[in-house]
Amino acid sequence: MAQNSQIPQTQTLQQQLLINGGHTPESYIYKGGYHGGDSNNNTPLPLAQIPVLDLSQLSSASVGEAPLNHLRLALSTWGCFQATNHGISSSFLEKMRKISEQFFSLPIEEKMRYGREVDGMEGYGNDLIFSNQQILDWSDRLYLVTNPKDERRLEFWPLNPPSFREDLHEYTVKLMKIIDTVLIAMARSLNVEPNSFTDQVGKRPTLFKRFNFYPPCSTPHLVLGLKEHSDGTAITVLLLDKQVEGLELRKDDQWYRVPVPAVADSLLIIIGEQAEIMSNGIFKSLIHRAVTNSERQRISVVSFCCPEKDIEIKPIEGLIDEKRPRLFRSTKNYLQTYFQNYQKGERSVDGLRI
Ligand SMILES: O=C(O)CCC(=O)C(=O)O
Ligand SMILES: [Fe+2]
Repeated sequence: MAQNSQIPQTQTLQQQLLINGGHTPESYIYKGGYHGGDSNNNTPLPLAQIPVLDLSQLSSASVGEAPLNHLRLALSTWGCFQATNHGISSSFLEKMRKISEQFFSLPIEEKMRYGREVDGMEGYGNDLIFSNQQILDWSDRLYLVTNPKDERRLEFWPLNPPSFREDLHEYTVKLMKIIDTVLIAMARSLNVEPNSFTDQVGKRPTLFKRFNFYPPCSTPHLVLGLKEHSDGTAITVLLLDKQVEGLELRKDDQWYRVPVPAVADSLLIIIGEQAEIMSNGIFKSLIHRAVTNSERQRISVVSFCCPEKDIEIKPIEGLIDEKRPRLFRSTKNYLQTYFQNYQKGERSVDGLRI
């Protein structure tokens, strides 16, 4: 694997900042700034008016047409929605934010006990570096497989704070239920068999957890916390920082800021590239990025639901007809190439278009 000319493969941003006296290291800089293509660099972006949907309503067997229509509209225009009444208490969400912050506040030596391996994704640290040209993201992260339970690699699961493992387990169990509910509602909203998405996701989907930590940056306009991307998932569940903004999303070629705090302890549910394929392009995978600021650190807790890697992912039969021909080829093991494409600024889903 090639190394970026300035940064050793597993050096974290935090370590880089220590070495560099807090100055922005070269490898993170977008020449000309990341707003390169935007016309108005100085005006703040508009706030996103993301649709808000009540998940308890969507999960009811007798759900009416109106909520399903709202869901379909949200996912085919925005590619995301804010889920309220999802069954996770606000105190539990607060606990997840708290333990994330406690972990990232540990001394670097302690976090490095869970450091990722040179060629590995899982664990604490930076993202993999695939080439000398790669512009690095202004973030360190903790990346863990949390489902299926027998695929967990506990050596990467922090023992500090002491409740971390138990809380993460509990969060995973709760999320798996939410994801199931959303996938079934997605199918109903399209008038296809309720199990159309869950069948392709499989009985043992992988749930990856990514705890993102974005330290303040003295030159926020020159770096990105996370580069522009859509997720390689079926769907993603995002728990945002309660106080610090930083997520931006694109809709119809316009970028928007995602406001915080989120409405009524909602979780942001995002369509990933694999659900775009399954829906034959009706649902749009959300293009988004994270920006930083010069004053405050920011944390997000992201849950990525990915189909079993041996299941064939393809447009649902009932969504293909003469008016809407099949838009994507079938695929498997999506993540095999996803991360490399991400780092090159390419979208895997685009390579599967017919
Ligand atoms: O930090 C955020 O708000 C976005 C995180 C994200 O997009 C990701 O981890 O894929
Ligand atoms: Fe993302």
